[in-house]
Amino acid sequence: MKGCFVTGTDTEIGKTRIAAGLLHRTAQAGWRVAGYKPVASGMEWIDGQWVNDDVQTLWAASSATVSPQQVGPCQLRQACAPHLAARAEGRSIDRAALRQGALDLAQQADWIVAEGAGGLCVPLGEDWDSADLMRDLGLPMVLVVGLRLGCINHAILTAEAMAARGLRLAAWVGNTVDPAMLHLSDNIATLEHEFQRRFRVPCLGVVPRLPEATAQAVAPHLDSEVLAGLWAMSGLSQPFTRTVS
Ligand SMILES: Nc1ncnc2c1ncn2[C@@H]1O[C@H](COP(=O)(O)OP(=O)(O)OP(=O)(O)O)[C@@H](O)[C@H]1O
Ligand SMILES: C[C@H](N)[C@H](N)CCCCCC(=O)O
Ligand SMILES: [Mg+2]
Repeated sequence: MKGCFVTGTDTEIGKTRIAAGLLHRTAQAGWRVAGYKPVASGMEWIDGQWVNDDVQTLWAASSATVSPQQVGPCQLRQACAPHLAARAEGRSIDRAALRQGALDLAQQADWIVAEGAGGLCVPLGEDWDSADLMRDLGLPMVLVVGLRLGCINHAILTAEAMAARGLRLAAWVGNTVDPAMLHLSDNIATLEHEFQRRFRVPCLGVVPRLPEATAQAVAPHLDSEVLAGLWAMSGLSQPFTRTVS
């Protein structure tokens, strides 16, 4: 299985937007890509069906021929911690099925971008959590840091927990959650310094607050060299020269 797994310093900090940007850039390079949201909580009734926004966004940014159900095999109604959303429906989350879902998707795509629910240690069952799922998939990790006060500590704690859980952190991305954050650029410089000093991990980009955070708008903010390193680390060789619009 080739791809990466996107996690974040918290929920609602831009993981889906960054994952979609990554899919878009990789599809532009000519690869067949697919998003994967193994566990999604929070659905809305739109045009006669229940949908999850993350699954729809990742599916729309996929260039491989895959279905929304393949992108989101476990979609839960309530917008809350996934194990509680599952409990509310009298279900449990099937760990083996999530791994199999990724393997099946990887048969149809050159590269997959998986996205967790919330942050690194969100429980998915009585005795396992999101970090276990990330281990099951074995993909290099991308950490999205939601740029707002408190994020330096959250970022370092998450990266330390990844190392403790045997996860390989490949890159981090700063996403501007609070554009009015005091000393925004100094905070970014501090994150760059700390990720380099403590973990030797590069910055894959800093995304500003955008009028519309579409995959197309996010994609140019990703650093080409670091992205090429991520592709190489995850098993993709040279990108195709053929471009897909
Ligand atoms: N750079 C940005 N500029 C403008 N809006 C953004 C940006 N990044 C994220 N947003 C908006 O912030 C909200 C949360 O982003 P997103 O859904 O990607 O978060 P998430 O981390 O994936 O959340 P979840 O934990 O629910 O999966 C969305 O409405 C999204 O459009
Ligand atoms: C509903 C929300 N947007 C996410 N899909 C799930 C976030 C779970 C967070 C759980 C927690 O850390 O307390
Ligand atoms: Mg999301």
